[in-house]
Amino acid sequence: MEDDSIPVTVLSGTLGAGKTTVLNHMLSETDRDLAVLVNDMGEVNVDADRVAESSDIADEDEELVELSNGCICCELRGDLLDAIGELTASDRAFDALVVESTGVAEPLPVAQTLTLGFDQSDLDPTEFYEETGIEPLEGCHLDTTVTVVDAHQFHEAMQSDEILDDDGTEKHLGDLLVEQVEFCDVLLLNKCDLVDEERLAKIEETLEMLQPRAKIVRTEHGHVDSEELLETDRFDFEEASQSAGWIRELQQPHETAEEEHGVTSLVFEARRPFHPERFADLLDEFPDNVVRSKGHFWIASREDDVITVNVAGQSVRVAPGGRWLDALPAEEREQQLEANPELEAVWHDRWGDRNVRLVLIGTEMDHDALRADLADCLLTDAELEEDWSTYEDRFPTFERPDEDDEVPAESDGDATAEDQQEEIGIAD
Ligand SMILES: Nc1nc2c(ncn2[C@@H]2O[C@H](COP(=O)(O)OP(=O)(O)OP(=O)(O)O)[C@@H](O)[C@H]2O)c(=O)[nH]1
Repeated sequence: MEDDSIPVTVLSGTLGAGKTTVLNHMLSETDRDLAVLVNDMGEVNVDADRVAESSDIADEDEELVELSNGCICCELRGDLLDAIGELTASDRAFDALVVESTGVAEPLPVAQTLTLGFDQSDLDPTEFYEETGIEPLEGCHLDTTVTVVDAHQFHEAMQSDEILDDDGTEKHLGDLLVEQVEFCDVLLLNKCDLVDEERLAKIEETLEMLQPRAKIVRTEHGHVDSEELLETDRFDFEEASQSAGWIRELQQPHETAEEEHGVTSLVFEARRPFHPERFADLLDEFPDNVVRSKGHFWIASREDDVITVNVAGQSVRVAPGGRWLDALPAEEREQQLEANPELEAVWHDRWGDRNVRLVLIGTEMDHDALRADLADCLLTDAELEEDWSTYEDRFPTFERPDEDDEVPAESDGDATAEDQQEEIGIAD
């Protein structure tokens, strides 16, 4: 990184978590000259006088940039880069930039925009530049992503049915909270004044399990040492994308020891399919103490398809995960096996690579009971010999590539797995 490249800190966090409070505290406390870019759907509460005081920029209108007609994780991605480009292109003297996202913004697309937009990424930028018409910026880099968590509302938010609208995209509050926690470098556990020590320790344990890489800092009224958030050099796109706790648990399956406050994870694996009705029933009634689950599964009614599951709080979503290699034309299967020789070792004589693999993270989970509930959803020995096509399958139907198109569904350009991700209230 060039020495004079300006470090950018992005603040995320659900509505009312305390982002603005943190930002105002930073402005009053830091010796650095900060520029601030606020993406707010409503009124901007950042104290413009404080921005002016903390910055050498003469015109206070210009060091506090507001983007208020949309969200920087969606349609304002280009505006975000334009605004930063204008700030950095001028002679204004500031040595760090703080971007405050809206309470509904997902940090990953914001970080992706900034990383690609700052021309510092190993990611393939072609599609991004074509789609946005954006020229990469020089002179700044994404340095730290921060998620502010409201300790007082944490458990309620995880259990909440509340649906948020982010420019037409609906999201569960718990789902958004998990995304914000799973993608960040620093977690500010704010509003600690409203929560007792026992509860704080439990929330911290949950946050550590969801996001082992982030530094957790407890705060009251946003009082944090700004140096924890500015020019920390903590951000790394690949690391941040791979740092969620569920990824670690799936990669190194192990039963976690009971933590002091009951936060544990378990990995469930099987080499036979779920019965589509029984597994749909279980997802309908998924236990509340499972705060996070990810993985893939095989259902008896769909021989060819991998389906992925994504549970965050009260949100349960399924999406297409491509095809089992065993269901691919022979030539392509051989190519894939050559490229992934480790699959040979787990190849099943009858089922090929078909399998079930789920990670569950939660508080006070009864592992034996959960394993038994999941095992009850698998086909019995007798059912394995039945005609599976007669089973009722309430899972969503996913668009598939043409039969002679040999590309797995998950990499199909017309219907990506993400586009097809469906929230399931299967019983409805
Ligand atoms: N008790 C308590 N209240 C806090 C704390 N931090 C912030 N608040 C209050 O919580 C409310 C929301 O804080 P903001 O800083 O506006 O939260 P925000 O995340 O910027 O909110 P949005 O911009 O609406 O997403 C305000 O009334 C703050 O005064 C804290 O640590 N303890």
